Amino acid sequence: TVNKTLIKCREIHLLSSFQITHYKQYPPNISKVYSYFECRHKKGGQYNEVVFFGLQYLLKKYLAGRVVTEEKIQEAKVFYQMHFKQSVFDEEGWRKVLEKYDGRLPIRIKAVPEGKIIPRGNVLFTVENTDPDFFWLTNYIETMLLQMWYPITVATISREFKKILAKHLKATSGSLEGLDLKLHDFGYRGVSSQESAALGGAAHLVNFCSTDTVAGLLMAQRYYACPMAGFSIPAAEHSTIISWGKSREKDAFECLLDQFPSGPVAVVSDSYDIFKACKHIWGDKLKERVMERSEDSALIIRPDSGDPAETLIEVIKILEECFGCSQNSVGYKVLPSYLRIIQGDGIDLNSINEILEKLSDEGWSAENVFFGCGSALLQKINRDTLNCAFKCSYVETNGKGMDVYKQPVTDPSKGSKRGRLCLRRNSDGFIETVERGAVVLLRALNRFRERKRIYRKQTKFRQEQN
Ligand SMILES: O=C1OCCC/C1=C\Nc1ccccc1
Repeated sequence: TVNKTLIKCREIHLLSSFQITHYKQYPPNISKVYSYFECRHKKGGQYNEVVFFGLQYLLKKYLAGRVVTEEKIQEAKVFYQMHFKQSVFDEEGWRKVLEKYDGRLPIRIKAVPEGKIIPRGNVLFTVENTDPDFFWLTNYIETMLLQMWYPITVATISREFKKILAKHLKATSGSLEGLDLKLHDFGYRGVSSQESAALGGAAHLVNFCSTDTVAGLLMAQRYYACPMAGFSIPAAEHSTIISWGKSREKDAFECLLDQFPSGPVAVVSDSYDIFKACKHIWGDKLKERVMERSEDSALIIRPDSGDPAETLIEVIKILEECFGCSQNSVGYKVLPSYLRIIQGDGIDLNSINEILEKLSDEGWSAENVFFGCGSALLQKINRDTLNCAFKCSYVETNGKGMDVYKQPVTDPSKGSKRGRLCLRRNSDGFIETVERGAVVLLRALNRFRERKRIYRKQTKFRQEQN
């Protein structure tokens, strides 16, 4: 089913215009361009580990299969004649892909497994042409492959949230139970496109299984063969509360309880006054209705305005007055199991830590709260957040290999790796990148050692025989 639903892309030229002209700029008799993708290391930067995610989607959607057709070549030829006002488009080059490979791209991409956590500054994938005629193809797909910055960055940010939540949940409850439901993706409406929602939404689901970004679930289903990668619950929005009118907020709340008697239900309660809503509606008029709900059918109250930490503390104190609380095994206070809070406003990596610090300072366990995160998770990021770069590190010209690199005197941190690259775990167990094709030497050395070992064994065996 995965293949049937894979929607092929129409264009072959998903690139920046100048790349069209690059085939004319490489040295004569070049036969291979070998490039790599990394999240460049930044001294004292944040996020010293990245989560690799998204490549399967981009490959299946844009690069796999017969992506070149005569029609697309004709279209591109006309398009670039108009765009450059001269004929620079490599019609012959593309026709050769069509004739020699039936439109499939002669490219080899080696990558780390998706979901893997890699320290910054390591090679994450390499790209090279497998046929000397198509040296220009490697960097032709650079632009599209560099867009890997987005799913990688979302998956990495989402994991940073998970580290913070794990720290506080462990410290204030003694367990990590329920961690993967603690951060809910609220970001669908705040991203720039359906595709970003799909990629970013799926990237969050690498770390959590709590989302409202349906596009991400579909991505996981269609490109990662995951039938249901995340969950949600019935929840109110302001329109379903205020449509009852200001004088009937209690009726609006009661409707949620009536309509969703079993399973958790989340009710945004700040339309007029979150504190009065908690004290006089949830804690008084509807108190019995709330208390009769079971642990797996909790009412989840959602504040949605004000300073997140201050509002949360004041709300949880009101709920303690009305419903009481208990102490957990590590001495932190927990609201009754039928009552929880979700904070979906103003959440980012800084505020979530601040909120959880303040809650634990006041003796409250992180078990009491869930978080929703929107643009800080899916949108408030860019390619520089993790310094994602795609650079050429090795070429073959006149049949000879050469390590290449950039080393700008004006910014050494923009220096690139050189030679063919290999990611490995060193003898101390740390992941590292072996540069300059040294891995080729390592392999030759290991092969030599292996042959020597076998030779010794055979000799010993023959001696024993005689
Ligand atoms: O309150 C909730 O409880 C948990 C389920 C989701 C939920 C709210 N969702 C949402 C989505 C997009 C923007 C804002 C909220």
